Amino acid sequence: MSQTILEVSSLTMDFGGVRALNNLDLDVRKGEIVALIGPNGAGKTTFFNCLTGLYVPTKGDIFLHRPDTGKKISLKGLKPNKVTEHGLARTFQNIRLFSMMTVLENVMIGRHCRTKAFIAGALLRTRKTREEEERIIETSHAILEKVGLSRYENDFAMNLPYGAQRRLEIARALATEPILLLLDEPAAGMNPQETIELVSLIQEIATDGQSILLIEHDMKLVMSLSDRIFVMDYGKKIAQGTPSEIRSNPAVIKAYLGEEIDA
Ligand SMILES: Nc1ncnc2c1ncn2[C@@H]1O[C@H](COP(=O)(O)OP(=O)(O)OP(=O)(O)O)[C@@H](O)[C@H]1O
Repeated sequence: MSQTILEVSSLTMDFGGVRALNNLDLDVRKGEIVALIGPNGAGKTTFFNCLTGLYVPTKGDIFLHRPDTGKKISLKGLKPNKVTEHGLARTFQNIRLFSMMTVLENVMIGRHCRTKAFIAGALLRTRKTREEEERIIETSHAILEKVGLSRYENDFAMNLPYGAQRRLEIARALATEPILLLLDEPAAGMNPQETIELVSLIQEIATDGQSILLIEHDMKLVMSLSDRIFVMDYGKKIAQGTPSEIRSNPAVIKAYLGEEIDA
């Protein structure tokens, strides 16, 4: 079995009297595509927000095991930029791009967290800074090519078709070289053709060994992409397993009233 890279235990998040996450355990292994599903309000986005430093969980632990250094890093309570530096990158349910910047610039921004260009160097335009900038541009071109957005490189992000904006968010997250890529409802608002293209993009990214944790309501997508699925309801984990195990799990069928898991 491959190595665990994300280990979450007993994660709990209270908002006043609302317990949005209740003792949640979850793990992701290297190279896996794992889906987190559950009815509206189950706590999925809250879970992502705890992982990425937007919320500080009330209780529990979040550890990232870095396969390159062998280090175990506690992410709990770290600021979002630190979490990204350690190797977690995400996209959002509602697209958050720099709309007045070009497609290429949006990816370059993601890239900057992996480079050493200091402000003084940037101001003085030293040779080292210029070389680094060229490397950033080169890598950003390659990432855009991978996600099929090369032809839009010089367009403003806001002028992209909807499906392409979602791909750009993925490109920007990939630019940070994540150990784990978090996708929050990547297919939301997409038409069937865009969804098909998204599935092949995610598969392609995973083929390169990228570990992915995704939240998604589109059960067809979840069942066809995932190695394992975690199911939440009212902040609690109610099931985990392979797509076929989840499809026939009585607690899951009950939570979904038997409808949406027919995919
Ligand atoms: N900042 C907040 N303050 C107070 N309550 C919150 C906050 N964020 C989430 N909640 C509550 O926590 C619960 C879980 O919400 P969350 O958005 O995480 O669910 P979800 O599974 O992502 O839902 P959806 O599928 O609709 O996006 C809900 O009851 C929600 O109202």
